[in-house]
Amino acid sequence: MGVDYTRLHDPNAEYTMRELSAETMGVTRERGGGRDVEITDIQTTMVDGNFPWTLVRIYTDAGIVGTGEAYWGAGAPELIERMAPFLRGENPLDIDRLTEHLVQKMSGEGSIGGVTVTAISGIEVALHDLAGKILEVPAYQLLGGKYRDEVRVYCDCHTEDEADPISCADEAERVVEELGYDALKFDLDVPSGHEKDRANRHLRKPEIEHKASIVEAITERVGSRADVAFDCHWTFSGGSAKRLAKRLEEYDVWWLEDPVPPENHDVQREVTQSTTTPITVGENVYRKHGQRRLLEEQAVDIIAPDMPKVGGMRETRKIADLADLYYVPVAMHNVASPVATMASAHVGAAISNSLAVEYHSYELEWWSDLVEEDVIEDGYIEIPETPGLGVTLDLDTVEEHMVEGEELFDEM
Ligand SMILES: O=C(O)[C@H](O)[C@@H](O)[C@H](O)[C@H](O)CO
Repeated sequence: MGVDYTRLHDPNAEYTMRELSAETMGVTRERGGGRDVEITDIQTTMVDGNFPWTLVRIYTDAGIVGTGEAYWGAGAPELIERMAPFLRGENPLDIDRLTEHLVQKMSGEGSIGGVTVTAISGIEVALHDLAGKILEVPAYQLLGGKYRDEVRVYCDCHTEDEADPISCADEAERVVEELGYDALKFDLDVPSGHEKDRANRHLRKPEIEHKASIVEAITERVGSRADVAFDCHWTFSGGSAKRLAKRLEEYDVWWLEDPVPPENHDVQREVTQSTTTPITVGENVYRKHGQRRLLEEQAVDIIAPDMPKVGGMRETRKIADLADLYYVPVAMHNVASPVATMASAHVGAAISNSLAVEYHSYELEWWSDLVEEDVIEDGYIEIPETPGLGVTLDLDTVEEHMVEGEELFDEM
């Protein structure tokens, strides 16, 4: 028998003055029309995909179940279990209040960032699925309606030899020709063989030239058929990032992502403003508060929130609205299963400034088997018109690929 996380003591959560439960707020009026629904239970199952995805299910007394997903990694299942008592008995239609309720309740445990926000995000996505099913509308409708029927997807690509420009260009061509994508991303923080020290963030001239040769090989090969972005995973110093971005200005780079570490927005702003190469940042900052300075100080050209990590679907919508004040497009970072990928696509449909949603699992042949519906086709996600997210978990596939020691959700 493991720890019962619902019983962890937290004086902050118990005595907090700002209390947003239905009971304290006096949200008790009958709504009618099948909308008087109560949450009865929340469960998670972790699936061993190319990342360990946390799938979330919220059960109700109406027999309707909502499915969501939190960004991958350890800790989210425990935190979701921890938060379940704050949700039981609540009406799942109050998505905004319930999310704010959890943020407030978990503030002592750290709800401004990290896995607490990720866990809340997974619940928030499941609430959208649930609310859509209760109201019999697709989730995008809850976010304000549609700008587009289909959302563009970009494919994160890998090769056997990521440091070899020809191998990268061959793979880019294969993904465009055989898999039908017209938008790609490759890693640029690959060792070139010219490094003297892998820790100090400094790029030597031959390293920059090696990166330029990868960018040149790929963009020359597929540039007329696809947009290509390049990811640096928070690796370089401000000075090195500036030199790299300047060197890449002559190529048709869709964007250069995370060239510097995510914490210091002053450095980020300087890098972005020093170059015409578009700079994208965002997957490592949490909630709208985390993204605010990046936008207000024009430290990004494109913002890349990860929906099931940053706070969920409404939070991503709010970030997109903030971005739009600065005319900044949104390219949603995404390494999720089909559940959160589809949820991100609903957000992409509902915001004006959607550029694309990432797909990070093209090497995992059972990714699409996890749900009954088709999700990505020819590099696009068509937004379903069925209630909620419009994806149905294939529980046999979930069971087959569960992380060892995990239990499958209850059917109903
Ligand atoms: O932009 C991306 O696709 C990401 O940076 C991934 O490459 C990371 O590996 C992942 O997000 C780590 O969790």
